[in-house]
Amino acid sequence: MEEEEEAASKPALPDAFLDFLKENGLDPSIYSESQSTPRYIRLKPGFEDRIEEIEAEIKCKLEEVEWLPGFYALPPDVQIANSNAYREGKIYGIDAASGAAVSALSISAGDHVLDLCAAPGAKLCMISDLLGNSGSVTGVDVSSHRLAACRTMLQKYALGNRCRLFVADGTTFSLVPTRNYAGESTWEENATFKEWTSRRPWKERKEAARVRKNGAVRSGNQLPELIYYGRHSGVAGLTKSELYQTFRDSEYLSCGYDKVLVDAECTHDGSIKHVQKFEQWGWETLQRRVLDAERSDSLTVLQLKLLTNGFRLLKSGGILVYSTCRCLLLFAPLTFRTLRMKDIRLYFANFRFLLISLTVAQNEDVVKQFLEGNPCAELQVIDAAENWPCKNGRVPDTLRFDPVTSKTSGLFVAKFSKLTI
Ligand SMILES: C[S@@+](CC[C@H](N)C(=O)[O-])C[C@H]1O[C@@H](n2cnc3c(N)ncnc32)[C@H](O)[C@@H]1O
Repeated sequence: MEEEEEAASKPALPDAFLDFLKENGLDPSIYSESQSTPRYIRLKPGFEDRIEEIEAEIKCKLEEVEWLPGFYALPPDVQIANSNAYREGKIYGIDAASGAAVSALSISAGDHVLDLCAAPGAKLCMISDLLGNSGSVTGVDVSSHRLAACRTMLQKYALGNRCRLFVADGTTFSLVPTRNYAGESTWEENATFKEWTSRRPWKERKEAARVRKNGAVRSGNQLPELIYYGRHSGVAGLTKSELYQTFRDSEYLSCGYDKVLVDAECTHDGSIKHVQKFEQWGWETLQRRVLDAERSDSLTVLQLKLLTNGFRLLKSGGILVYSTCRCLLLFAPLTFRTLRMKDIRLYFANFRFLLISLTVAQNEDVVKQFLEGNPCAELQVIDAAENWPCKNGRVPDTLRFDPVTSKTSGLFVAKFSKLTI
């Protein structure tokens, strides 16, 4: 009986990570609270009256997330993948903190939205869902296979009608939204883009194969590769030169995007879900991907570039949301509660100091540097956040969801508007 209780209270960490903690004198219980993080689903609008049916199918009560409309929490071990509701695209998995980042964009009907780090696409799905039958969404990601997964999601959830997806470097991407998106697409004789089909012309396939074979990294000079566009995305009917038309920086003020999401690439951290992945990836990967200062430095440079370019593409008066999945700040008080003095010293030496400084570098420091270089950027209070279970970041008006108190996977969010000066 005692053994059973002990087993139940023991966090289900991978053995290799438990060994790693032991070697470093760390108490595994600092991770146990994140075990209770629920999983979240978003219900597609229009299926609200199907809740009971879905609950019966997954044999579990859906707990409404009061602070985020359309979101429901489930115990972490409930599987939804085999349910009809999931297969038919009535529900999709998305963490509540991710939902909050999208919600901070305050999307309204008719908006043209750019998602600059879009793959694998949960936030893009939600953006598309919120737009309904007007506006457009442009998803960009540097990784073609991740963006292909995003295309699959859009098609599965029938959310791709107003979307276009480009494999491109978000630090240099320069295309504006296409505006002829209303009604059925008609195309001129000379139009390059007819209705989208997965069967790509021979020339394009050859070029893609050449790039793959050379293992070429997409460069800023390469044209963005359009891998999907929906019927009402504004692409069908255009010629290549119309689609790839570029503008002077000042012109984006009038023809840029209404909303931009920069959900930047970040180092993974010690959150439980990420830690479990290192079991498969190998612990040297933890060292390389989380603790390597050089990699972190180059990431902050990338984040700043993504943020700067996303802001350049924003029209005057538009809104940009910057988010990253960093969430470690709260591990410190937790640790102080559970660790002995000797362990605290080890924790400082091995984790806390380094990770917290990484956390701030990839969030508040990026925000500060960006504001210094962009006088027409202004941080905004996120009005919707009044009831969110988050805390203020170290820069006023920025927010942090820490995994323990918010019961989410954790996120940093900052919202900017573009002033006309
Ligand atoms: C945190 S993930 C985005 C998650 C996504 N927003 C979602 O909700 O599913 C960061 C993404 O940034 C992409 N990325 C990294 N460097 C990039 C770049 N230079 N330009 C565009 N995307 C980039 C990565 O391929 C990765 O898919």
